Amino acid sequence: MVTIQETELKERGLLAVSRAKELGRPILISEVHKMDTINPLSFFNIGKERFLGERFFWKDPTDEIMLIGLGISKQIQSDQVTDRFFHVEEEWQKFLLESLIFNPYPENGLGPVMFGGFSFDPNKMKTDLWSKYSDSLFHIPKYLLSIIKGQTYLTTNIVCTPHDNQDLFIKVTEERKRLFNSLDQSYQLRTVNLLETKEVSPEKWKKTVEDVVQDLKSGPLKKVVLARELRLVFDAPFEAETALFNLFNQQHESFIFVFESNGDAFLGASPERLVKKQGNDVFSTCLAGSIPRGNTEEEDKILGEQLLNDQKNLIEHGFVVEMIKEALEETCDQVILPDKPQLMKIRDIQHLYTPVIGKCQKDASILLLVERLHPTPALGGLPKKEAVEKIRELEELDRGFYAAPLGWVDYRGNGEFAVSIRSGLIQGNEASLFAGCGVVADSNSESEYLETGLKFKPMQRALGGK
Ligand SMILES: C=C(O[C@H]1C=CC=C(C(=O)O)[C@@H]1O)C(=O)O
Ligand SMILES: [Mg+2]
Repeated sequence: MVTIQETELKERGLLAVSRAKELGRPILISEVHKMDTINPLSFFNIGKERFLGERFFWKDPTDEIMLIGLGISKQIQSDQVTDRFFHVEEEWQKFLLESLIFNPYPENGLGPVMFGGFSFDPNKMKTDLWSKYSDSLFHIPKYLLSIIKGQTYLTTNIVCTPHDNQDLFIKVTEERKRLFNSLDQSYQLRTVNLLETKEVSPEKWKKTVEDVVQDLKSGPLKKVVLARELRLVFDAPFEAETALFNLFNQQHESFIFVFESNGDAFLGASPERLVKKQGNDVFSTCLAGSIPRGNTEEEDKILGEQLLNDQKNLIEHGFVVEMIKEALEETCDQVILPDKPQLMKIRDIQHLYTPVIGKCQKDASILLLVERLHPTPALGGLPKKEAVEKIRELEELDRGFYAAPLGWVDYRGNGEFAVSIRSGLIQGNEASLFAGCGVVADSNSESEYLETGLKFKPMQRALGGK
């Protein structure tokens, strides 16, 4: 049973309205309640009727934090190219200014939280594929379910204007009641059939890899990550709930995310953290270098050993370590990392993995860290600027939000961003899936092609393919 003291919101609401009147502008009121356990997928699903296209879902690999947002109380969006991270930070701080926050709990991910992300490269010409996503796009939800270390909380965010009165809060409490009443209804996932899987220009893609290898051999470029696309066609609209249910059950050891915008849904299961910030503690991940999983335990171990000792993959990985270490040293007093990579094994693939931790300076916001880090050479290349230019020039794909920072920030400045790989964009009856690989001077186009094939698998499986 879920009980929320409703007179409370009405009383607090009137306080907020009088503050809005005083200031002559809208202000946010946010309140947090502790709840009994709620299934995160059910909460996402009940938003379907009222909040379709305005939902998000986030889960980290360890299940420490799950965030499910319904509705939009405020949107921060822009196609601005210069200072886009700073611009979002500024709007976020402006939105929080003078807000009334009723949150007695110390946990991260409660109260006002913005969720969203950035496109990979705002200088790349946008195609229709990503028309529903601005280059910077964040949502502060109306209702946020936060499951933090197994405890469940609900945040209600309301933006009230000087013209509002008690009616607004009566409406919200009724809407909230209706939402929770529908939680008990069982939810049927719709079955949809995959009609066709189209590979977008695989031969041309391999040729581009070969051309880039030639470039890399003559320098100064050291690494360029090249991505390709699969286009799936279904016999009916593929619902985000079904894809989420599958990802949640099939790829539980990854970050699971869904970010809806205007009817489209960007979602995926990424193994790669870009950055997490908790107070002054900063965590990042170097993930690059790949090999398949074995069919038996023995074969899997042999493949893992092979990866740990493979020169091409160690070089590919080393560039990422070098850059992340440097980027964090600009904002952190201490940066600690092991001197050798270890293995990260996920369902379809194993990677070279180096965790990095640091203590950042007081004034470093998580978005500043994102700016310094994005794109790491696991997604862009090295040197950063030249590699991104190469991708802009040669890649036929509109990456949109693929391979870019996606995550959340709370009002206390804590948050986490993953790199949105192993992902796809669902648009009604169709979906685009994306996968890329680190091309270095030693790369072979056929093996890079096969490696991207492995990286499509989690999304293909979640969407009912192989
Ligand atoms: C760019 C992707 O993966 C990156 C992350 C891990 C391993 C990678 C690799 O070995 O090439 C990639 O750098 C992707 O999955 O689309
Ligand atoms: Mg690779």
